[in-house]
Amino acid sequence: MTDLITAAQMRGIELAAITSGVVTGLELMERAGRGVVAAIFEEWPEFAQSGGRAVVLCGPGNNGGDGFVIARLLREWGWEVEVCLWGDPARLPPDAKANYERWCTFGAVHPLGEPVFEAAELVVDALFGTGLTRKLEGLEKTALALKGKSAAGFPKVVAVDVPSGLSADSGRYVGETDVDACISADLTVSFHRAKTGHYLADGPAACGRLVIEDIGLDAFCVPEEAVCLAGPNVERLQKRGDAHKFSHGHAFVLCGGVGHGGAARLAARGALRIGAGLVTLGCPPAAILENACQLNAVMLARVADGAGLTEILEDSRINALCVGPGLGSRAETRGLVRAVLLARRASVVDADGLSAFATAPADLFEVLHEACVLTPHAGEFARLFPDIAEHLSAGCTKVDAVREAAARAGSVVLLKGADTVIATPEGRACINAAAYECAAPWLATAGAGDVLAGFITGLLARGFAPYEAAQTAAWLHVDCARTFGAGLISEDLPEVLPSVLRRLHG
Ligand SMILES: NC(=O)C1=CN([C@@H]2O[C@H](COP(=O)(O)OP(=O)(O)OC[C@H]3O[C@@H](n4cnc5c(N)ncnc54)[C@H](O)[C@@H]3O)[C@@H](O)[C@H]2O)[C@@H](O)CC1
Ligand SMILES: [K+]
Repeated sequence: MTDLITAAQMRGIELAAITSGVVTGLELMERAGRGVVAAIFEEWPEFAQSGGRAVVLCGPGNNGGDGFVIARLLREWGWEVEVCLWGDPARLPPDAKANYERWCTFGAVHPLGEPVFEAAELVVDALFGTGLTRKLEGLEKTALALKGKSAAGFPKVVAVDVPSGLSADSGRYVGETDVDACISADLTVSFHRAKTGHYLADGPAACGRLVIEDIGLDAFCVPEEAVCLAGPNVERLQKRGDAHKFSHGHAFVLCGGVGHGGAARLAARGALRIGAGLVTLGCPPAAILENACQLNAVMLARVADGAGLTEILEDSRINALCVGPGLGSRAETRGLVRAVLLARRASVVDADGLSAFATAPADLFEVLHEACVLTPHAGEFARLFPDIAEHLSAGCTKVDAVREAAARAGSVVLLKGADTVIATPEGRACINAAAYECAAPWLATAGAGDVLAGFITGLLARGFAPYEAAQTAAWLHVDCARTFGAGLISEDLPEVLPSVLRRLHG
């Protein structure tokens, strides 16, 4: 599983390496610069053969130091290189200053903003990296100059560590920096491990492509509280040859009233396809006929109200519940959610099941327990956790926000998005990023969230722990969308799952 770290964790790892005496800061900077040049040539092999003209923009910290190394190495490869510096060379930190002075023996350093090559093939953004702490001002001119690409797509823009202006932690532009004034890269080259900001919020769009270069820090371990990229538990997804339907659990999905059953039917279909042994849809008596007309393998049960549900749940074989998709804002909704949660089974609370508590979130938290998964989208999240949503808008990372929400709820929380974040009350967290080579733009379609809720419920029925179920389901959900591709609608997601599972199981 790929670990992601924060800027502070990266500084800790770097410091541990330097104080151990195995490597100097100067050597790490050299490796970083070398890594960037190698990644550039890997991305555009023609650059290694022909040389060209490059502009390297260096900032006032060690990110700028990497820039001076890159300038020197490109020059060694026969490139004509112009270097610009933002700030006062006398105030550069020691390693950056050493590389600045080394570069000065080869060429000039222009103040940023001075005219440089009109037609460069390559621009290296080494202005700010993990040390950016406040809103960037004055970058506008530089960034705007970079926006004008030729018809052939030049100059290619390479960001060192992170595109300047973007927070390496939150993936958002620091201090409400004007997005249009920031640098968007074609390629971002970072070091040791990807940072959370490369995968959250605006990170993927700003980074272009992301390459992580090894700079020899593997002996200095990743901190325990590192976040990882979500991945499926492939082994647990397999079904044993001697199993029968009851060994894969019984999922129960609650359904809305007449004419509102689509969402719950999608969830039920998802739960069945992902391998729950049995799936039952519980609907109000008036909606039985509608649902009976549309379901075959999914069974049906009448659920008039919370009391009726409690009675059904006396059957202890029902081991996973899904409440919320299409449930509507009926007066009984809260009662149904309470009945589900008081049954103390593994449960997914989604959509209307969450919104029903918008005016009294504490009533929901009171009955939630550790076998639950909440699956809000951003709006539902803000209704349940208004103060945490405010922190999020103020620049807190989505990972920290979801961790805080999970701790408050005492349940796993999955906050949806192209950068879905899943966290446990104890602080484990992962990001399921539909970004870079895993981008899934067709997943933004009505009902996709209902299928996700169903996938999680099905895995809970199969005995997956809540965090593992959420992570595996979120990953499969994106992979189904990518496998289907253009034209995807929600109904396709469960239907494409078998081919995804077959591929996973090789
Ligand atoms: N951590 C590591 O292990 C390594 C770090 N390296 C490089 O070092 C970078 C981090 O270096 P630094 O910590 O010096 O940070 P940066 O180089 O990102 O920037 C820090 C400087 O920018 C100033 N600054 C911050 N926000 C500003 C703003 N809005 N406007 C104007 N000035 C602002 C700070 O006062 C400081 O002078 C990494 O991104 C990476 O490129 C590499 O050399 C290799 C190893
Ligand atoms: K940068």
